[in-house]
Order: sequence, then C-alpha cells, then structure tokens
Amino acid sequence: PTPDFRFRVDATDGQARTGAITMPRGVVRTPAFMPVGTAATVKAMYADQVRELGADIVLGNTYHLMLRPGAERMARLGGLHHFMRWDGPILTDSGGFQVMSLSALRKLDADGVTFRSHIDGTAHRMSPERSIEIQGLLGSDIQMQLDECVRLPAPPEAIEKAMRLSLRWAERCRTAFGEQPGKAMFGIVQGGDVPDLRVASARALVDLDLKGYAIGGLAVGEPQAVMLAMIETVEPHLPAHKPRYLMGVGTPDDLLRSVERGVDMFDCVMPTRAGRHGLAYTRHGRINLRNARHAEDTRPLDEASACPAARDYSRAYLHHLVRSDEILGMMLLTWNNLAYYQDLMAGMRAAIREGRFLTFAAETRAGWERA
Ligand SMILES: CNc1nc2cc3c(cc2[nH]1)N=C(N)NC3
Repeated sequence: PTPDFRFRVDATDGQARTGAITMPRGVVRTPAFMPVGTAATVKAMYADQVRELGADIVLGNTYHLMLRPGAERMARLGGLHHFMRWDGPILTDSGGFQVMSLSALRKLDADGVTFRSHIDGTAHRMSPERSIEIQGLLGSDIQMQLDECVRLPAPPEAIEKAMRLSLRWAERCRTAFGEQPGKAMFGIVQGGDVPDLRVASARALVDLDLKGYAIGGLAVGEPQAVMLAMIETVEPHLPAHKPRYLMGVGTPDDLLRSVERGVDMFDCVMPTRAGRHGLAYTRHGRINLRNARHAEDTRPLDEASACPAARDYSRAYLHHLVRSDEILGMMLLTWNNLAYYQDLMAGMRAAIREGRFLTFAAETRAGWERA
C-alpha cells in the first residue's frame, strides 16, 4: 500500500476497464463491488467472512452513523474501521440520498438540510462541511460529497436546480476536505434523466479535479435502459484515469452492462437484502428458496462454488431455514449472495484482462436461464 490514493487501469476491452485503486489501507481491484455496511456491519456477516469472499472495500453511511452511535462518539471509540474490525478501505456515502429517502420533516436550503431522525425524531442539520467533518470523524477513506437527490420523475427545472446546488456543494466539500494524502473525496454527477444537465454536471465536476466521480441519482426506480443511457451520456466526459462509481447499483445484469460501459465501482443492498428474504443469487440465476419446489432438493446452490454456503448445504435445508424464519437462513444466503457477486466481479476482471468481456457476459447470462 502507498501513502497516497492512486488509480491505475491495467487493461481495457471496449469501454470496460480493469485495474486497481491503491490506498494506505489496501488495494481495491476494479471493477469492484462494495458490500453495504450501513450501520457499521454488513448485515448477517462477520467482517472476516466479507474479506475472505473477496471484497476489498465496504460502504458505510454517514446518515445512519451520525444518528447512531454518533460521529464524535465513533471517533472517541477509535473510528469505524476499529469499531467494526474491518481494516480495508471504507467508502462512506455523504447522507444526501439517505436524508431524502429516510428522514422525516426535512427542510433543504442553499446551505444544507435540516431533518428529523427516523430513529428518534431528534432534529439534525447537515451541511456540506458537516458531512465531510462526519466522514472524517468516522475515518472514511473515500468520502462522498453532499448532494441533493431529486426523485424521478421530476420537472427539468427541479432537476437543474438540484444539479446546480450539488455542484456548489461539491466545491464546498472539496474545500472542507482539503488535502488528505491517501484519502479521496468523490464528486457525484447529477442531472436526473436530462442528458444536457448530466453533461453540464460532469464537466463542472471534472473542472474541480477530484480524485473520482460517482454517477448518482440513478437506480431510483428508472428503467435499466434509462440508467444505461445516462451512463453512456456521462462516460465520455469523465477522465479515463480516474475511477467511476455508479451508486446503488445493482443486479448482476446491471453490473455486466455498466462495466461494459466503463463503470469501475458499485454498491448495492441487493445481495444482502435479498439474502435476508430467502433469495439466492447463483450462476444458475436467482432462486427463491421459500418456494416449495426446493423442499426435497438435496443439491447445493452451486457445487462448483468455493463458498461453503453455496457448496455444502442442500436447497432443502435452506428452504427449511427460510420457511422457519431461522437466522441461519439469512446468514447462509447473505454469504452465498455476496460470494456470487464477488465471483462475478472477479470473472469480469479476468475477462477484461483477456479481451473476452462480451463472451464472458453472454456466457454468464446464458447460465442464468438454468435456475
Ligand atoms: C439504491 N439506489 C441508489 N441511488 C443512489 C443515488 C445516490 C446515492 C445513493 C443511491 N442509492 N447517494 C448519494 N449521495 N447520491 C446519489
């Protein structure tokens, strides 16, 4: 690991790229999938298991951690890495999206957002500066700017207003972040589903010379085609030598199609949340273990997997655990799903290196038909 934050592209295959981000806390192989660790835990997983299944970096949430246990308290306790026993890099979201999607009674102004906690109703204030301060107190390695996320569909004027506010907040976050060797602050491209606004946002953020660029305001219920069109609109305006991070994405198919279009980093609650609801992602496709057809199926989810949850337990047993609402069912399916996501990312990285990405994607999709 190096004293600074560095991104390198090792190989490309069309728009797809594979490489690595090196930081003092470790190396992140790209394309990378970041398991979501919202409340200082990747739900139902030990940190060691998350590492063993191949994740190099996890995501934490400013919004949740500032409410509980509190940013200053987390700092007193030694920071998020020590607290949750994860010694690799951590990326933290800024709270912009969570305030809009989780908090009650929020009031947004040019200076920030005032909101009430969804946990206990207490009032809180988040400004660009406070978001960066909190992410610093948590010990975050990659910090996200505070942005304003509009829910789609929305009138173009509202989308433009939010995009311009987010740009002003990006500048304030960059000033507040200052120079922190080994750490990074990423901007977030906004602009909804309006191509011209997306391009204007991307170009203005690139002028700020940030260390990485997220594409935000997507994966909020829009059709996959719209999401892919926005990536294609923005990608040519982002520097090739800096990471691109698509926030909140996605299904295995979303990942394949987004990597194909030049995205390097992802986070999504899909594999962990689906696991808790009895859904297994496998190379044969998605399997709902609650379904009675599994009641006497002695096969494992995937006998070829290196993950014990996929290889060593019968579908009948997993079906029983899910039907019985047993905690072990959530644990094993979360483990399986995260392992499958990491295997998919590793497969993409190898395929890009060997110049066979499109073949890999086609073969992967073909495998899903046999769930
Ligand atoms: C689940 N979909 C999703 N879209 C997102 C979009 C954003 C985000 C988180 C998301 N999650 N965080 C931000 N700070 N801004 C944009």
